[in-house]
Amino acid sequence: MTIKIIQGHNHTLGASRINVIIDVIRAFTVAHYAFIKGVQGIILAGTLDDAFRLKRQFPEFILAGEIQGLPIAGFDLDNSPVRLQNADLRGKFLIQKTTNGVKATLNSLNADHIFVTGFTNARTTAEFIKHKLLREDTAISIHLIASHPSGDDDLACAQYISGILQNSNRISADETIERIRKSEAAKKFYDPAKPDFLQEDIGLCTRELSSEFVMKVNYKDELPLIEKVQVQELNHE
Ligand SMILES: O=C(O)[C@H](CS(=O)(=O)O)OP(=O)(O)O
Ligand SMILES: [Mg+2]
Repeated sequence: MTIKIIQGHNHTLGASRINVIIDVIRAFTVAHYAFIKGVQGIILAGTLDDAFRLKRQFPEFILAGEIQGLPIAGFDLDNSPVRLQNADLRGKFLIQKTTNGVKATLNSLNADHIFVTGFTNARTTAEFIKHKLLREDTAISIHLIASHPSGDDDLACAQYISGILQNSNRISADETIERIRKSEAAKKFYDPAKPDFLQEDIGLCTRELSSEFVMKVNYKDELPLIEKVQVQELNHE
């Protein structure tokens, strides 16, 4: 097994068997809570124009995301996992447009298996890869893509996942949480001069949840779509 950690969202990667794109603050934490709240799928939009074009094509889909962390005029949801809790998302599809996580994913589609995760689902995702995919192929290549170009939140989570994959416990969950809280990306959430950023978001981003699914990127009508896949189902792929 070869594990390579890449930081940023503008990369060009060679082919690999597995890509895991990590966005703790906040895109894939939002995605995880959205699936828990009953979302059916999340289509990824690389630009604002793409997002609005998709909305015209699928008017019933929900626009979610941010620019510079802030809500986007004309969008239904921003990028806050706390504010997401008030939305009724059962059976719905989201169109997600964010700065780091979504962009990094759209630049990481050259793999047989593509997963996205925040910290909330990191252990489930890593355990799934270890027990279901590594078992079949020991010479496997894995890219762990920490989507924030410089923040330590996604990098810490990538190292946490890497440790689980290699049974090394290189970094504990508590250390990972500590690094997420102290990361550059988290700073504005603790700044009283920036009330748009809720400190409680970081609370939700640093909670390990025991969900029985991973978030896997597939395609819907040639559009990259994150789907919730029960851990047992992937066993049969
Ligand atoms: O909204 C977020 O948390 C970030 C934007 S920024 O880095 O805080 O400006 O987007 P994401 O794609 O979720 O990292
Ligand atoms: Mg981020």
